[in-house]
Amino acid sequence: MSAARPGILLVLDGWGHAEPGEANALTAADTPCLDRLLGTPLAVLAEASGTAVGLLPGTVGNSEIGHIVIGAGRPVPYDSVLVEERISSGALRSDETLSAALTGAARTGGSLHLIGLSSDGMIHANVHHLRELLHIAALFAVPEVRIHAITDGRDVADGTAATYLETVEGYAAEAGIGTIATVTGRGYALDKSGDLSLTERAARAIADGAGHLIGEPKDALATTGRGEEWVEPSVVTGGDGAPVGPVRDGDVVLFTNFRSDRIQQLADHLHRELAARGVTFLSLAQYDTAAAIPALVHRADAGGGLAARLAEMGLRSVRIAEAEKFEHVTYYLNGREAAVAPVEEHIRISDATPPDYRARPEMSIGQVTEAVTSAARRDDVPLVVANLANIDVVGHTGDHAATVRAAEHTDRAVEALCRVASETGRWVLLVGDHGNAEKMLTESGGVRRPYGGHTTNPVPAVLVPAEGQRVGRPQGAATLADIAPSVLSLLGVGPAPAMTGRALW
Ligand SMILES: O=C(O)[C@H](O)COP(=O)(O)O
Ligand SMILES: [Mn+2]
Ligand SMILES: [Mn+2]
Repeated sequence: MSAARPGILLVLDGWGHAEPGEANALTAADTPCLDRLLGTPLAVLAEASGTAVGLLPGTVGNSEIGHIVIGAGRPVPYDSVLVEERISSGALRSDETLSAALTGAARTGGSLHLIGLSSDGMIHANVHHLRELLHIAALFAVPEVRIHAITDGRDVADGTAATYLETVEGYAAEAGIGTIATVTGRGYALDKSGDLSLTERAARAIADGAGHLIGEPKDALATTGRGEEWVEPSVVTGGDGAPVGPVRDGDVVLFTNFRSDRIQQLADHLHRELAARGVTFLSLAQYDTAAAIPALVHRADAGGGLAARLAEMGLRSVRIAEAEKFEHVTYYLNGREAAVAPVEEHIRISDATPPDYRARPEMSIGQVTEAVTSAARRDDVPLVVANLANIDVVGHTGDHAATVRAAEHTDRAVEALCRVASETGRWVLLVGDHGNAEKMLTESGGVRRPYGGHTTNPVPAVLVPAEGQRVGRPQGAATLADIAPSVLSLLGVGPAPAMTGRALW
């Protein structure tokens, strides 16, 4: 075990590794500090996608599973995998909660409404899950299935929504049931900034059939001036001009996203309005909604990790992030545990100005740096954990030039924080949670498109030891599961029993 010192864990969100090239915004950026750190023998590449972290093979990493595994010190089967298992084993077909809801709909003549992201980005949803749900609805002889498609353009390349709508229509034709009733961009339906006016527009289209009226689902895509994330809430009408599928009393609503964070605002909104009208609510995976919505697939335990060990040892930690990533350095890093241990302090940096991250790639990194600096100067805080969000959040815009600037702001912040660490006798451990900005272009069918999504690339992990701190060089293959044991070891503490990762330095 290395000589114990206090430290700073910096998660550089979306900091993936790839060779330099036209698509790579990180290697195009002027980042002297990060370049120098990555050139030291204490740098390593860690797996952050696929089975190494608890995802299906070849699946891109994401912020939730990334921070869960960084905290847990072991791969944790992610919700997407658990859903997949329930589908491939056939178990979803005999799920009691689903059976009861669908039997009820068949008896009363109610409709089933499937609401979810229509893409296979594998971060929030997999459109292929709809295929099984439509087959199950057919098995139960549900009279009608109304599909409320949410267009993506963020986890997958912009310009692909038409293909996904066709996929959905293909599944419906195959199952002999299901009609697309509404088409809405994820900017509205999956807002998590708390802007209820966006959620309200999505809810009006889905619940009441009120919105931009269209004859065919694809007509909605004509409203994509700002990209497919922002397709106007659009309502498909039938031959009589009336909406084909508003929610009626006694219907069943099933949310098909497997990830909660972006669908829960809409789920709570619709539940508040419709539950009193006898509408039954279900979600494919477990959500963090205020409303108790029964889930068809439950979560894996992600506890017993870094936070539990710090609490057990009475070691104080301060967690710092901008609003976009606040839950990640708290709730997810703590194994999806909402209760805050007395040895933890949480600092959420928020900014009231409306976010246009292309124009403001620095985001609030100055405030994050100040907060980390103040925490690092305290003698009662052995561990400061912060998320630097810029590379990922700006990377999601798909804007290469802005992402280059985001990386440059991150580099300056890391440089400043390494100085603070050296003044305060701390080590700094930097790690990405998944790739993003190292791949800003994608190609399919011979067409190259800007790409703001995540990747399967490994992420850098590098230790800057405290002055005089003796550490070894990392050996062998590394994954995100090795970060918690490493942090504990650098603090002079052994790993938690549930951890399967190992200390890298
Ligand atoms: O919700 C989002 O912003 C993206 O779909 C995924 O990004 P995240 O996993 O970094 O939150
Ligand atoms: Mn992330
Ligand atoms: Mn992201």
